[in-house]
Amino acid sequence: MRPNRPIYLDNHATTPVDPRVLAAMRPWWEENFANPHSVEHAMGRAAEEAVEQARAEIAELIGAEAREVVLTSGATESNNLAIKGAARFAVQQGSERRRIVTLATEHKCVLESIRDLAAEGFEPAILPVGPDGLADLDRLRQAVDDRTLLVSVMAVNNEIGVVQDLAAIGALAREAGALFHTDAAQAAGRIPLDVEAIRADLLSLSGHKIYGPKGIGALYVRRRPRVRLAPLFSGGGQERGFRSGTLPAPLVVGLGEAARIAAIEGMLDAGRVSEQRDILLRGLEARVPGIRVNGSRAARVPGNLNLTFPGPVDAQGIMQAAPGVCVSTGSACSSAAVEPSYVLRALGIPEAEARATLRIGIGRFTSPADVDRAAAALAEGWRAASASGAGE
Ligand SMILES: Cc1ncc(COP(=O)(O)O)c(C=O)c1O
Ligand code: FES
Repeated sequence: MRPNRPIYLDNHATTPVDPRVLAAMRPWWEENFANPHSVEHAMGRAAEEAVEQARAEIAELIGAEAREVVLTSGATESNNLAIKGAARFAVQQGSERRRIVTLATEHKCVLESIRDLAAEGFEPAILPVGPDGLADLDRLRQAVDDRTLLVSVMAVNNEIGVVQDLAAIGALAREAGALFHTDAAQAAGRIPLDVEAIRADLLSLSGHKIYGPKGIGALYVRRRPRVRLAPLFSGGGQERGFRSGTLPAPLVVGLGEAARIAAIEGMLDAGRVSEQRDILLRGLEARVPGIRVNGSRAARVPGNLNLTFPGPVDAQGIMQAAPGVCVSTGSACSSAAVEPSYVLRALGIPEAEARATLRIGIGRFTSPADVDRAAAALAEGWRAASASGAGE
């Protein structure tokens, strides 16, 4: 092993592509590059078959039928299509329901989709979470009524890793006659997911969070009872009219292979990953007295740690002092922002503490040596950053 290889502990931002996924994709770049919609010739039909095989693997991972899977460019698009598509279709059908209920800790693409819909006459209800990051089910039950069109609650949070009680939320949405969407980008392959058990009508997935390729994702759209959506794009009407555009066959094949592996090995990974997470945490607790884990410890995805270091200290300073460890202060898309994480603020964490917080994501390819070295390096980084003064 090369001694200076960086230790990658940012598996919530993205995961490496599994070598088996890369191998599965390769022939669809190099040998058969045909358009999977070109069913008039043999190469096109072979590509179409590979796409349909992949669709079946994706469906299998979440307990769905293949024809309920719509392929997209990723979870951002899936979330936009689910939320805007469901809202706009309902209005076209003359529905009076206008309220869309979600949580303050959702991913930006969910929150911004819902905020965008406010301009179209919809009523966002963005509910707070408890100090543990979990939804308050009584509060949710009160907010979801016969005027509610859609409830969108993520399965696993991308910063604090907490797992929401999807079965309870799905049940209360259905009771009120509202649709239930869940952003499962961080959940797939990490916790068991079954669209029947959680009564999801819509569920979003992303390839690059499950050791698959970047730029591909999927949206589960329930058929019984049938859920209908207004498409986001105009075009050739691919994906049963839900999503126009040529399917990128190699990426779809990669997502299928990633889903196949996740269905078989996800729970195996989970055991190993949570053991390594515990070792990392113990190693840090021994070296950094007063370090704190944010978010529920019990309802938490394996591999996630969200840690506030005792201050005054700046998380940026810790990362600079520990350049061999790849971690982050929060979501990749907001890490350039000056503002501290809105997810941590929603948990009631004061700004100074939010600024002293790191997100860690352990993954399938993290080794026991990685976590030992990371604990030592981050503790050393914290000491160095504390000594040089916080926030400078
Ligand atoms: C919870 C969650 N939702 C949505 C996304 C966006 O996914 P994608 O990068 O596939 O658009 C991410 C990843 O950043 C995420 O963590
Ligand atoms: S939260 Fe993952 S990139 Fe934005």
